[in-house]
Amino acid sequence: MACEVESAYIQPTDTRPDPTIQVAQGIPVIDLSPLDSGDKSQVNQLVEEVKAALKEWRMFFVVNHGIPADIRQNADEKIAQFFALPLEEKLKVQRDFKDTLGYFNKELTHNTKDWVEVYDYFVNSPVELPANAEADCPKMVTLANKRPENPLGFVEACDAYGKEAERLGFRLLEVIALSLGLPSKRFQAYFENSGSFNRVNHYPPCPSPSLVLGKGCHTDASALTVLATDNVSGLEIKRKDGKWLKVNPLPGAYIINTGEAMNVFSNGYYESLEHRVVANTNQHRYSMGFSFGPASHVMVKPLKELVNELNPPKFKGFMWGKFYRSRRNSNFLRLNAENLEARHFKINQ
Ligand SMILES: O=C(O)CCC(=O)C(=O)O
Ligand SMILES: [Fe+2]
Repeated sequence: MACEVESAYIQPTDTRPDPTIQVAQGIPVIDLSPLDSGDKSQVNQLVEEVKAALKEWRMFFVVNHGIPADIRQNADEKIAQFFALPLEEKLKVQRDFKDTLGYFNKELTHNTKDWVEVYDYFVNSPVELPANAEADCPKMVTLANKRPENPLGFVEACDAYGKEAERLGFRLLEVIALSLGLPSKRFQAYFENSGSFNRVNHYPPCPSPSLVLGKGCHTDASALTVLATDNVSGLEIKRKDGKWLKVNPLPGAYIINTGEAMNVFSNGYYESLEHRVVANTNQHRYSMGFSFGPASHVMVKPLKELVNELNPPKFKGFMWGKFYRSRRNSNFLRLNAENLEARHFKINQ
C-alpha cells in the first residue's frame, strides 16, 4: 500500500469522515445460548430481541455465539501473518475481474479507492457462478479459492473459521425466520452450498485519515453478515434518521447486520445497514465479514408468505448470482452506474 495518499483514495467532500460523530450507545447485545437450551419461552424471547434489534438498529452484537475462541484466534494470527508478507507474495493470489477470489489492494467503493487490502475466500469452494452480470447470458463458470502457500496453516485456519461463521449464519437465519412468523428452516434450502464468502480486511495505518475511508459507505449484498473485528475502532453505522455513529468493538462478540438480500426476502421489513470504516494514523486494524447469501441460482424475491393484497411485493425478483456478480464488478471498475442495491428492484407503489 502506498505511504502517501494518492488522489484515487480521496473521498468527495460530502463523504469524508466526520471527527465529531458520537459513539453509539445501547446497541443490543444478544445472547444466543437459548438456542442450545431448547427452552421454548427463552427461544421466543430471543426471537423478539432479534426482531426488535433488527428493526431499530439493523444490527446487533451476539455473545454465546458458538464460534470456538481457538478457531477465531488461529485465524486472526494467520491472517496478520499473511498481510505482513511482501506484496509480491500476496499478489501471487491476486483476485481479478473474472475470478473474484483472493487478495486485492485496489478495492473501490462507489468509485473511490478504500484504504484497505482484502483477501476473499468461499466457505464452500469451488462454487458455480454466472460468468458475468448480464441478465440474459446463461454462461456459468466454476470458481475456486486461491490458496496462498504462506504462511503455513493459513488456508486451514481460514477454512475452519469460515465453516463456523456459516454455522452461526444458519442458526441466525432460523431465528430471523421465526421472527417473521415463518418455520425456522424456511431459508435453509436457499442457503445450502451457497457461494458465501468470508472477506478478510486489513486497514493499514493511514497518513491522512481525514481525507480517506478504510471502506466507503455501503450496504452488504448478503442476507446477513457475521462481522468479526479486532479491538481497534473504525466501524461507523448510519441510523435511520441519517445520523452516523461509531461502533466500539465488544471483545469476544460478533456483529450481525442485515444486507440487501434480507431486505428483499422480508419485503422491506428488515432493511440493510449502511456502514463505513474510518482509517487511523497509527494502528493496524483487521476485520472479517462473512457475507451469507443464497446459492447463485436462487431467485431473491419477497417471500410469498409475507405478501398479500394489503402488503403487496415491494421488490421485483432477481437471480442472486447475477446480483452478486454485478456487486463484485463494482469493486474493480469505475462504473458509470451506481452499485446495484435492492432499491433498484423496487416496485413503484
Ligand atoms: O471492517 C469492518 O468493520 C467492516 C467491514 C465491512 O463492512 C465489509 O467488509 O463489508
Ligand atoms: Fe460491509
